[in-house]
Formats: sequence, structure tokens, C-alpha cells
Amino acid sequence: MARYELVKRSVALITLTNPPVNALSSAVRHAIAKSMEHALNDPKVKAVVICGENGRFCGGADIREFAGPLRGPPLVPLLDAIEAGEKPVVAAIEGVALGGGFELALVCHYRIVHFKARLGLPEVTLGILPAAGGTQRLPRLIGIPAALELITTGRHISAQEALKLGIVDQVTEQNACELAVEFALRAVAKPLSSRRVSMLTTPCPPDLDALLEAVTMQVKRKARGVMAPLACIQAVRAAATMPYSKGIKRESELMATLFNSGQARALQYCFFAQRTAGKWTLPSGAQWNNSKPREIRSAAIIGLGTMGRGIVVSLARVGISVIAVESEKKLLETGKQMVIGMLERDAKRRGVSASLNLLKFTLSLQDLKDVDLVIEAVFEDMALKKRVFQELSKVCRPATLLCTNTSGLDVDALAGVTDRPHLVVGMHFFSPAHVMKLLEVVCGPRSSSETIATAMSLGKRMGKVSVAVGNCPGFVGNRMLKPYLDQATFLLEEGATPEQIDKALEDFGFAMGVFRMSDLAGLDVGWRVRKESGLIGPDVDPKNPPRRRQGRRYCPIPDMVCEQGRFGQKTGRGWYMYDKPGGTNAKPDPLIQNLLEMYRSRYGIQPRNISDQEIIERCLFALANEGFRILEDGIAARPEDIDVIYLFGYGFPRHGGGPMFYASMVGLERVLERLEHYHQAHPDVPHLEPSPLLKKLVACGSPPVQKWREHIKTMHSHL
Ligand SMILES: CCCCCCC/C=C/C(=O)SCCNC(=O)CCNC(=O)[C@H](O)C(C)(C)COP(=O)(O)OP(=O)(O)OC[C@H]1O[C@@H](n2cnc3c(N)ncnc32)[C@H](O)[C@@H]1OP(=O)(O)O
Repeated sequence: MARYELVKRSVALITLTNPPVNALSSAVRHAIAKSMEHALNDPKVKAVVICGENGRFCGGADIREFAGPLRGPPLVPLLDAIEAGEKPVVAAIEGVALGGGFELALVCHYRIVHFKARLGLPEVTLGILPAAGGTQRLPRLIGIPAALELITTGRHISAQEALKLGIVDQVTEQNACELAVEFALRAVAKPLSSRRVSMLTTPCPPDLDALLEAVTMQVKRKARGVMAPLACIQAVRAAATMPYSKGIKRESELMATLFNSGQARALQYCFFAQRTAGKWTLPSGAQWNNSKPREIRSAAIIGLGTMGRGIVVSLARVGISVIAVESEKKLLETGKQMVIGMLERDAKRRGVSASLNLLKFTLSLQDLKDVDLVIEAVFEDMALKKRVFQELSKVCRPATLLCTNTSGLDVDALAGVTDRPHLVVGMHFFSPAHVMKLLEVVCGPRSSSETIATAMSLGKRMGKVSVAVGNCPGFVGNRMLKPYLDQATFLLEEGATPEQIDKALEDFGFAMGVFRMSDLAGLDVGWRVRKESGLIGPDVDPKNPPRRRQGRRYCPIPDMVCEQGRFGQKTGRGWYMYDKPGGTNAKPDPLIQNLLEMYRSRYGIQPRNISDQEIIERCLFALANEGFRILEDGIAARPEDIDVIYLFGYGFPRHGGGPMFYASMVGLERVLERLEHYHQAHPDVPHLEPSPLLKKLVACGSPPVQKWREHIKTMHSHL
């Protein structure tokens, strides 16, 4: 867990050895304590260097240990003892120094950093605070404003920024450990008192209260309802107003308020869920660690609409040559200008040069014959997509992978019109595709494991969080969206307003309420899907009661909104009104209010007061209920996958963990009871009927999310 060596006859070199990130598990803390004691007591040792094995200093406390009882030496006294020792200690930082790892570096008397290393205190992203003295030492070292920013955001910084801020003593391109040993030898004769950060006086700005107030407001605006950043601010205040001995106690008290909170559990769950999602597995036994992806050097995108443009940018900026295809000259030229602009802005922001030389724009599919992979991003129309896939089959070399960016159409039906169904897979990007991190990789029944591995690995290369899902209408994300949207519109019928529903969801923590999100996405998309699926239009049986379709409750209000040409932000009107087409400032629209009143009086609906609790329960429990069905159907392999999709694609608050984790946190029994209650009140809404899996899990004593898989005995996995 830590290796101890004597080097250069007088330097104790302590190497943390806990792969993959040298996390400070109880065993590592124990080994550090023992090694330090040895070093401080050995008269041969004049100085100490601490480094990490495999080019990684330390990824912080072992997050997996947070769930169990605390064992091993506590971190604060261990770190205090290192700082207080009479022999100079130098941290040799390579790779990462994060969280407790950074706090370990802060108690060392000197810090030598490799130029590629990243440092930071990301505890806030895990729902806790840097409680190993980080909130007390960092402000003393770099001042309140800079420390506040780093601690409340959890941002990682580069070695260069750390040097500029005064956190580290030297940045090197050489081996940081070797340099640190030389540095330590030179430090032997020097006094240590000024190097003990906890002994420094915190440089305090004259307007401390105003500063803290401004940061508090900013944090509340950005992360509504999230506890950890507010606790961080209070801890930093203690660093400014108290001696270290008292400040460290305050830090510990504040940590105690967070450590076992639901938010901390949810955020830590998200950390692991995100990593679990990359570990896809198929019933055939093919999985992430036994399926080799193909190397993708060139790709083609068909269609330069909003999605296509974002996909081109995502590919080109990671060095893949892209041929972009449009059907008309004017569309091609517009698309080209927009892609170039996006890439130039992106490159400027990242301080690199735009990879425009990788792009080619064409009107001819014939130009695609040699590419490694094609992503079709044409209009959401099955007949059109089939024509494109047939054509691609003819022009592309037999080994080219054919992918579709459909947001819900049958990937296998597209595979069926090609000469290579095993090389067809869905790559469902989210808009704007160069910004949104989620990628649903839709595995058709005939997609080969190599094809899936390639799509997953390409997603990772583009910086996406890729989740493998099965093929069904809407896949995972959009399939679950339907009951969520339905509940929101039923609540409108019953007396709520779009503003009220959005506010309840945004107070819950969603980045955007359901109606603001729909306005952003465009209301015409769903309208077209409803027409195509026979819910509206000439196919509807005239004898059908007006608020029922296909034997269940149906709310026609969204169709009425679209009939007025209100398609959302792009038309300047939707569920809200905007200053102009494309505007983003949503204001309540009296015309929508009138429409709702007329609608209710036409159907004799007596509006009632609807509580925020009912809004949250009906929308979110219906969402999770569909998630349970998706697990039963084998469309998602694990609840973690569903949660990751909702966190990265649909703005579900991270501190809620995602719909499935949220359901488990509320208590499955409670979710079941509320769904039964609402289904009784609305028997014509099948989505409110509790799913068999939910009932089964409750009957099994509501196991934690990580154990649900053991209870899913699906015979027909679609993955
Ligand atoms: C017990 C009470 C103590 C109170 C002390 C309070 C003060 C200290 C608190 C902390 O230190 S909290 C932890 C702060 N550190 C972090 O948040 C860092 C988290 N890790 C990362 O950001 C990344 O993993 C990385 C270090 C930047 C490396 O990224 P990379 O992409 O290279 O690898 P990953 O796939 O992310 O991770 C590999 C592997 O390692 C697991 N892991 C990473 N960090 C930790 C950790 N701190 N604890 C436990 N496990 C960790 C990660 O889950 C991966 O494993 P698998 O999930 O794939 O099995």
C-alpha cells in the first residue's frame, strides 16, 4: 500500500501503491503513518519525498470506503503530523493530486509537479467537502477568493495554473520524483516554519462578508438546493475568521452534516454509475473487456441539420477526417459555414487550432466509398432513412460501419435494408451534439459485438458518456420521456400551468422544467411522431372520445399548441413566449392560459389546486416506473445505465442520482404505494400502473439499486 525506500542515503522515499489511482484507503493511510514514523525516527533520514506509483500521485480518499464504517487512521491527525514533523517533506506530484491526495500534498512542505498533472478538490462533486484540512489550508496558501472558487466548483487545475496561484513550488517536464529528491536534499538545512501552511495567516479581503454573500448567491443560482457548496463556503469563512485549530473543528462539523446525507450518497452513486455504464455486456457474453473496437480514422455524416453539424464538430475535434453530405447545394453551403464557425469558436475556446483540414463537404454519396464509418443524421422519417441505408450499402466498402442517429426509430428495420446488418448500430446523440455528453449506443439484435465496441469506443474518444441500450421505440431516454411528458400534460388539464409544473421540477433540481425543455427541443417533433403513430389525423376513429386514444387517456393540448404554429423557442412561441424566434427568455403567455381555460370549460373539467408534491410524484414516479419496465424488457442492462442517461441527456439533477436511484432513495415501498394511489385515481393511464419489477423488488425487501440486477430474470434481453 506504500513502499518505503532510502534513496541518496538520506532521503526516505514513500511511494503510494494502491492502483489504479492510489486512493487513500485505510490500508494506505496506515502504511503512510507507519512510513512517516519510521522516517522521522531514523537518524539517517534527513528529508522525505512522497510520490505515487504508476505516475499517479493520489486520487484522494477511497470513495468506496464512504459507504461503510470508518476504519484505519483518520486523515486529519495523520496529515497534521506530517506537516508538524521536523524533517522536510516534498510531494512529487505526477498524474493527479485530487481531494485527499491534494490535501496530502498541502501538508508537505514543498510541492514539485509534473507539467501534465492535474490538481483539485473535487469533494463538492461528491456531496462532501475537503475535510482533511483542505478548506483551512488552501485559503491560507492562495487567499479566500481563489480558494473559494476551487473548493465550491471542484474544478481540476493544471500544473501551470497551480504554479501561478502559488500552490506549487516548481513545475517540471522531468521525472517529478527524481527532481523532488534533489529538492529535498537542498531543503534539509532550511527552516520549516514558514512552509507549514496551517500556520500561515489567511490573507483576508476587506469585503469578506460581501464576497461570501456574492459567492453564496452564485452557488444557489447555479446549483439549486445543493448542500455541499454552501457548507464549503462556511468552512472557508472559518479559515478567514478562526485559527487553524478551531477552523479544522468547524470543517469537521460541517462535514458531519454532509457525509451521510442523501445528496452525498446520490452524488457518489453518480460517480460510480458513470464508470459502470462504460462496462457494457451482452447476453452472448461479449462485453467491454473482450470485444475489440475497430480503429476509426475517417467518417461521413449524412445531413447537415442541427444534429449533423454537432456530430461533424464532435468527430473533427478529436482528429477524425469527416465527409459531410447534404442533398442540396444551398443546404450544404449553409451547413459548411456553420460547421466551420462552430469548430473555430471551439478551437479558440480550447486554445488550439481548428481542424478544418479534416473536413470535406459534398453532395454525392459516391464520395463515401472509402470511409470507416457513416452516421446518418437525416430527417426523422423511416422511409427516407431506409433509402439512405440502401444507398449506403451500395456505395460504401463492405467493411464500413453504418450508424443511425435516429432518436427512436427501429434500428433493426434499417439494418434489414442493408447488405451488412451486423455492421449497423444506433448512435443517438443529444442536441446540441457537440455539447451534450450523452450517447445512446443502440444495439440491434444483429449488431455484432465489434460494431458495438467500436461505437462505444468512438463515443468515449469524442468525450461522450456512452451507454449501450436495446432497440425499442424511443430506446431508453425517449421511451421514458413519454410517461413523464404525459403526466405533465394531464396535470395541465387538471388545473396546473406550465410555469407551476416547471417551477416544481426546477426546484427539485432539473436544469429545465418539462415545458421549457420541450420548447427548446421543438414541439413539432413530437407532433409529427403523434401523427405518424395515428394518435392524431385522419386515422383516428371519429367515434373515439376526444380525450382518449388507443384505449387510454390522451391529452390533445400539445397538438392544439402546435396547430397554432407554436413550435417552441425557434418560432418565438410555444408553451411560453419569447422575445423573438430563437429567443431563450421564457415568459408566461396569457394565450396559453386562455387556451387552458377554454379547454377545461369545453370538457367540463373543474380545475383544482395541485401541489408541488403531486407534480413531482406523478412526473418522476411515472418516469421511474417506465425505467423498471425497461429493465424488465432488457432494454437497459442496469439501473445505473438509465440513471446515467437521465443525468447526461435530460438534466436530471446529479444530487438526486437519476430516476432509478431517486426511487430507491424515496423508498420503493413508498413509490409503489403512490403509483397505486395515482393509478386508482387515473385507471385509464397504464403508465401509472406499478410495474411487476417494482412490485417484485418491494416484495424482496427493497434491495439497493446495485442489487436489482439479481432480481431481473428477463428471458428476452434486447442487449
Ligand atoms: C473516510 C472519511 C475520510 C474523509 C476525508 C475527506 C477528505 C477527502 C475526500 C476525498 O478525497 S473524496 C475523493 C476525491 N477524489 C476524487 O473525487 C477523484 C475521483 N476520481 C477521478 O476523478 C478519476 O477517477 C481520476 C482520478 C481523475 C482518474 O480518471 P481516469 O479516467 O483515468 O480513471 P477512472 O475510470 O475515473 O477511474 C479508474 C478506477 O478508479 C476508481 N477510482 C477513481 N478514484 C477513486 C477514488 N477516489 N476512490 C475509489 N475509487 C476510485 C474508479 O471508480 C475506477 O474504477 P472502476 O469504477 O472502473 O472499477
